[in-house]
Amino acid sequence: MTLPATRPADRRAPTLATEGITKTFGTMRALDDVSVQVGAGSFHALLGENGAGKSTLVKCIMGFYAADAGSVRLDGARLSLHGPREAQAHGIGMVYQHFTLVPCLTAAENLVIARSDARAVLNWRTEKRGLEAFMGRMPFRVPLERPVAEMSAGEKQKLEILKLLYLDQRFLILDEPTSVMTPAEADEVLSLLRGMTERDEITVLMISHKFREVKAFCDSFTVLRRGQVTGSGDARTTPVAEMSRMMIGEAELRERAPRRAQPRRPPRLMLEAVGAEDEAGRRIVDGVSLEIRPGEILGIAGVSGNGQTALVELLSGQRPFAQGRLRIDGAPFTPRRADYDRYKVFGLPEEPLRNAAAPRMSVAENIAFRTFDKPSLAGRFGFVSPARVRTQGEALIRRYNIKTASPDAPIEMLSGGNVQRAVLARELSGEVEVLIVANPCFGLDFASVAEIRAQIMEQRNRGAAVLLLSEDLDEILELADRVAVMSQGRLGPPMPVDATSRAEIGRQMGGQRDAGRDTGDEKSII
Ligand SMILES: Nc1ncnc2c1ncn2[C@@H]1O[C@H](COP(=O)(O)OP(=O)(O)OP(=O)(O)O)[C@@H](O)[C@H]1O
Repeated sequence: MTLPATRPADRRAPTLATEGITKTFGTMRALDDVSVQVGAGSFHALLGENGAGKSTLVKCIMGFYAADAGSVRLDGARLSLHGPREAQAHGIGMVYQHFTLVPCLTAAENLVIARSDARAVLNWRTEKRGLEAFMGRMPFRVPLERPVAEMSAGEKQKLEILKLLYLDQRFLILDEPTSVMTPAEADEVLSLLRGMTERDEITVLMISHKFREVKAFCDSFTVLRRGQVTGSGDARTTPVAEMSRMMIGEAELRERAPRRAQPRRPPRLMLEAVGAEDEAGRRIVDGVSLEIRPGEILGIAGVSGNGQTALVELLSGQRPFAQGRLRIDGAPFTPRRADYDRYKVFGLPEEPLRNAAAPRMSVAENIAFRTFDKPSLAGRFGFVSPARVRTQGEALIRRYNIKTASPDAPIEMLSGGNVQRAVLARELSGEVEVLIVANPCFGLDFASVAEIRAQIMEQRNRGAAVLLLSEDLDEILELADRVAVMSQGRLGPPMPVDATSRAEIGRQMGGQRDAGRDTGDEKSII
């Protein structure tokens, strides 16, 4: 695709450098003398395992945090920013892991209100003309008239990036931008951004855990490990093995757990025509039936926003049933704590900090949630024993390699990947008969991904019935015994993974999508 130049000649891609940045939180040194150089027009990857300090570094650049020492230079000039508004004024913008859009407003309205010069009374016709002209110059589009609430996650993420370009930001920081996109969307957006860097229109600093994307789109990289720079170089010529060594040192990677043959037994978890409705009464889960045997992983593939979240909410008791019922080993199962305990049902929902943790409580307390009233953690007179909670916490923190300053630190202080490990430690530490997991490796570094996938496979090999919902097709193909595709709230027929192919699953995902809301006007402007 040939693109018109999008900027006047005086607005060129800047260089950005951090010099000796140090940042501590209490006793935790999150960044230690970190110097990173991002050249003008470069597409630079910031790599590092969970908790390495990547988010802290970009928050120091954006002015969210004041560094204890060190400085940030933009085109050689020292910056002292006190927050994202000031960063924006210097042309530095960031796309976060969470969305910052207003759901009830359209894409166009979101773009206009993001401008600091947006006035209370807008001439909407003039604004629209301006937006159309802007979109005409943009390499990728979103439907501007559609409310954000009705957009797929991938479209929202595209809109977040467009917002930065609309605000004329020239240094873009992207924090794992593709984690909510389909592989095709990710390639589209990254290659178009890459085109803009090659034309010297923008400079990009991207946090990523995906080597494939780094190798395909980035030209340079820096690796952080435990708050220090352990390497940097040319992303196109440095082998992946060399980058991963910089990330995790000489530590051994967890081997992929083998899939052990299981005797064929009667189904353990059964969903019988279950359904759910959204607040407006629309069917978002529509007659889903499935059976999972002990020692089997059933994968549910699909593009996000097709009812997977609501299905998990049904199974975890967070959403009422509009129809259908659940059974475990033939007996009725109601998703509430007593039945979870009785049938040994455990789960790892999406966004565990929001959905499966008490953010202000300590890591040890969060790990103890499932067992706090059990004899093992009860002290005198049946009260919870803080000492036992702490001891159990410490043991699981070691076993699951959770990086935290202390078992007493609030869990919200942990990096995303470590919150995930803590919740998984809690959910997998008991005897598990049924395991329900949704996007378990979202945002995790490759060492943690290997670890967590191995844990899930081990539970299957021990005889648990596992329901795995994932937007990552590679994950499903690696772990699942059978796979079914969810689209518009309905579930397709489960197929043995060995008897299907990525193309076939993709066809079902895409084919069913064609009938839905994610097509057609995706390229329309207003
Ligand atoms: N506000 C905070 N208070 C205390 N500790 C913090 C805070 N923010 C981060 N940390 C700690 O600093 C370290 C670096 O965290 P950071 O979030 O920068 O890592 P990351 O490389 O972005 O990880 P991930 O890939 O999991 O997002 C972690 O050990 C984390 O627990």
